[in-house]
Amino acid sequence: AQSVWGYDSDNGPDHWHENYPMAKGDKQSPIEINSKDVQHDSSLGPWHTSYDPGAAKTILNNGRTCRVVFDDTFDRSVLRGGPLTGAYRLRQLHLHWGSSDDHGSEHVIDGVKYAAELHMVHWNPKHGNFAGALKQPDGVAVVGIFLKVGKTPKPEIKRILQGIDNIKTKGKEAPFQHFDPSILFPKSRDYWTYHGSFTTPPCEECITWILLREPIEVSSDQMAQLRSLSKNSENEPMNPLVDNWRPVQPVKGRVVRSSFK
Ligand SMILES: N/C(=N\S(N)(=O)=O)N1CCCC1
Ligand SMILES: [Zn+2]
Repeated sequence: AQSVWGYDSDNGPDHWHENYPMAKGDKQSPIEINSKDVQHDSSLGPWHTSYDPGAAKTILNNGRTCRVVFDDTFDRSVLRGGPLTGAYRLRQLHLHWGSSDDHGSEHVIDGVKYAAELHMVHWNPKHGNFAGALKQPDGVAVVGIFLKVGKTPKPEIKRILQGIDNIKTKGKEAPFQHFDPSILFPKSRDYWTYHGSFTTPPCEECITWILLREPIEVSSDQMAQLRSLSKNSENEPMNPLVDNWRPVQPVKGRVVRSSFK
């Protein structure tokens, strides 16, 4: 149906507010981060994860991204510390990427767009369930990792790309088990944090963003593999799943804090 949101000219980010009014809110994501406006906050401690590899379940192509889902029925894989109070449960991870290596990330850092951006979505169990957490300003925490095309790709990213081979078309889902996503983290734990929203409709403003300063490296071939996913199902023409990123949104006076100087 045409009304379903997407990233094309007739249903893309400029149209989302027509069906999802929150998309025009004052705390939308992504944003551009300008280092000159960032405030170092010495009270921002380190963030920590404790992920159970056994919580990983499946990898899915939903026609808009590729997503790995985890068992979040109890505190099995959690994120804590940094700007957060309490333990947030890992629910899923997914990516946003471009049609070429020079763009694709959602957040932009001092004018730099990375080839892709990986999001690890966690929710605060004090709000009962994920749906309840979406209605709260402290409901969700997303760790964002930038993917940069380089000559020494991070070997661990291969695991995600192997999974991608089994979900080439929309609606395909495959087992994806025994996976600890913390292997994807860069060396440095430095991060920026600010309050924002989901970058897809309904764009609820329930997210504490934790964006890692150090990108991880991927190869151009690995990016090409990501772009070989199709937006369409297997009995429809191949339509490359690319440019599934939302443009930066107004900062509206929000302050981005950093854990580093
Ligand atoms: N937009 C989203 N995450 S994101 N791109 O804001 O991290 N999600 C929508 C449903 C669950 C995650
Ligand atoms: Zn995302």
